[in-house]
Amino acid sequence: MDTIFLEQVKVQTKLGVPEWERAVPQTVILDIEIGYDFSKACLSDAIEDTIDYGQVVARIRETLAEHSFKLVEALGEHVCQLILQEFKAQSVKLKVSKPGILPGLKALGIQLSRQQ
Ligand SMILES: Nc1nc2c(c(=O)[nH]1)N=C([C@H](O)[C@@H](O)CO)CN2
Repeated sequence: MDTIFLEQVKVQTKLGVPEWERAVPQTVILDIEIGYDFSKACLSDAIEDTIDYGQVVARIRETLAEHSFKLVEALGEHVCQLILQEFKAQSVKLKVSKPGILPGLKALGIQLSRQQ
């Protein structure tokens, strides 16, 4: 399948199990792989025939600024469903990293894989 990749996308959101952690936004990092057949766009050279990756990043930043999540898993599902439903992607692979949470670790997080 054709894919669009977005690496190390920094976003701000309220996230964490304890209430104090959700009091202020923190940075999470997303690595996203979007499955979509862009064979039409390869021939037409038209943005309408593919997924505009700039719009994807803007919508993710917008929705994560508006929402609050306890679990990184729930945040990840929310982002996957947004990409599948709003952008009609065929599939999404998503890695969500929370940097600097535990001592001795660079980052931790989850990976999800979802399809239509
Ligand atoms: N599987 C998970 N475990 C934990 C999460 C999570 O989102 N998924 N979150 C926390 C806390 O928010 C922690 O990161 C900071 O207090 C703990 N475990």
